[in-house]
Amino acid sequence: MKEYWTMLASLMGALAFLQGVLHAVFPAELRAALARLLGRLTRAFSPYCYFDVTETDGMSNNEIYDAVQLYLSSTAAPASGARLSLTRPHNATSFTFGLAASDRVVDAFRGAAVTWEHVVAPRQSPGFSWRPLPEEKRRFTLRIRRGDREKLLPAYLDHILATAQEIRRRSQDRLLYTNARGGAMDSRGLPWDPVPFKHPSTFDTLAMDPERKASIMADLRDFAAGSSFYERTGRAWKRGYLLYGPPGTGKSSMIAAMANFLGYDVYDLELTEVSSNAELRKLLMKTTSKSIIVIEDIDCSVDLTNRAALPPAPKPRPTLDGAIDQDVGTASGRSITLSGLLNFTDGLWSCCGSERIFVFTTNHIEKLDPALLRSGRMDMHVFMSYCTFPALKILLKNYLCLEDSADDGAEVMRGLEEWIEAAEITPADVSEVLIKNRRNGKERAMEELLEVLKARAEKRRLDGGKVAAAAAPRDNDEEEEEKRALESPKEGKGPAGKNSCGDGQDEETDAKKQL
Ligand SMILES: Nc1ncnc2c1ncn2[C@@H]1O[C@H](COP(=O)(O)OP(=O)(O)OP(=O)(O)O)[C@@H](O)[C@H]1O
Ligand SMILES: [Mg+2]
Repeated sequence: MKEYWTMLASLMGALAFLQGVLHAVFPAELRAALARLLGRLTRAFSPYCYFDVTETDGMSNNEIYDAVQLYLSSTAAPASGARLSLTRPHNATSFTFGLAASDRVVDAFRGAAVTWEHVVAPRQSPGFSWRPLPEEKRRFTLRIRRGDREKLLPAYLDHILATAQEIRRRSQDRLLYTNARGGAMDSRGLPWDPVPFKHPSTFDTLAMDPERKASIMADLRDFAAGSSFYERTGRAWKRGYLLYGPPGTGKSSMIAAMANFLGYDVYDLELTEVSSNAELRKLLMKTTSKSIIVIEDIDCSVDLTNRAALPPAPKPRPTLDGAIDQDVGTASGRSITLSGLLNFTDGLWSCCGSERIFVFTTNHIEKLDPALLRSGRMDMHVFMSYCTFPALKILLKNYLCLEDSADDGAEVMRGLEEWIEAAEITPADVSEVLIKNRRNGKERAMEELLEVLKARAEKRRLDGGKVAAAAAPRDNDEEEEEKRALESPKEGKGPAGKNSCGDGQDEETDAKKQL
């Protein structure tokens, strides 16, 4: 075997020498023809096979060339000394590295090594063309062992195309879509308005217990990588999260962190702008996969109460997909109902498109209809709690750059640990105190925070457990009231479906009665 390789090497050397001699003696055309012939001979004896991916495919750009370029820029290891070209595509948030002319990279797939070479040659006699052609011809040449051919092709190319698509998506700006135009479509027939989504919240900056955070991240990771799982089990590739907890505990921040973590776009569905279940379906059908569909303050968004004012409704009947139709009895069905919403998340309509996450948020889980909470509807219920000590440490790190291991203010730190639970303070309030005091030095800011915690805990103690418990929701209600007044100034806009949070308690009772 060794002799074979030595012979092959000598043959190659001789051929190269012959090529040099020919170069000196023969005209260019003849030389080119001979070079092609020699190339063919060399390849016939080679243990490798070669595949060219040219930059253009006839008149149009070759999609595979672009994909290979993107793929190699991020995954394969350039040979030492390789030159990389640096680009930033339009509307992209990050740079990409490309392989410069004549450089090679090595990659591996299913245990087989492959080599890519970027070949750039001057274009000869361009001839006639309808459009200006680049002065150079570029191509990637893939070299794989003959024996690996079956194993690698076409799976390796599929893998490259999929990876490149994912890289392209991740390097683009995230988009936040809103349906603030009501049901009206834009000139392209889309009901959603996109704006660039640049929310800085990430799972690193999110203050919550590390174990719970890790379990949510693992769940999201499994979901994103679960294509074959969902296919095998016959489930729609979607997941529902219900985030609940007092205002200012990080529900919206968690949604932004999820979007940044997965690289998904966000559809912020304003239910108060949707006038019927049919419109809701249209909106759903116009969402893309790899997205998070958010309904904030769900307890304020779906109005079930109007049914109470209507004549006694017939019994709820199961719909095609098993959801209970609670639409019955609403005024001519021209409104958003719980059943419409459940179909949207859970029923047949939820399967339009794939890889989508639904997130509902509420400050009052107890006000939610049990139909929305039953198992299988929302896969994960996440309680966003008042600030705990582990969460506080994350906030101290974010705002004061205070590392976990630091000795700064060890005494104050112990005090914070002691008082944080008793103070029942939200991460938003802690953040406020830290922002206000961030110029006064770490220790001063922590001392100030400790004072606030003690004062709050003391107030709660004086109010007495019962009064404090009663007061807390009222505070929340007031905050919500304010928020709603700001968000939806169009009061009395319509019957069901329009935001009518004003009297949450009564609505809840009415809704439950009706069910
Ligand atoms: N868990 C948290 N981690 C980090 N920052 C937080 C957290 N909770 C709140 N904050 C800070 O408080 C601000 C308000 O938080 P956020 O809007 O996420 O709360 P929310 O739970 O959605 O409140 P609401 O119920 O009123 O919508 C955020 O901009 C963020 O700076
Ligand atoms: Mg919020």
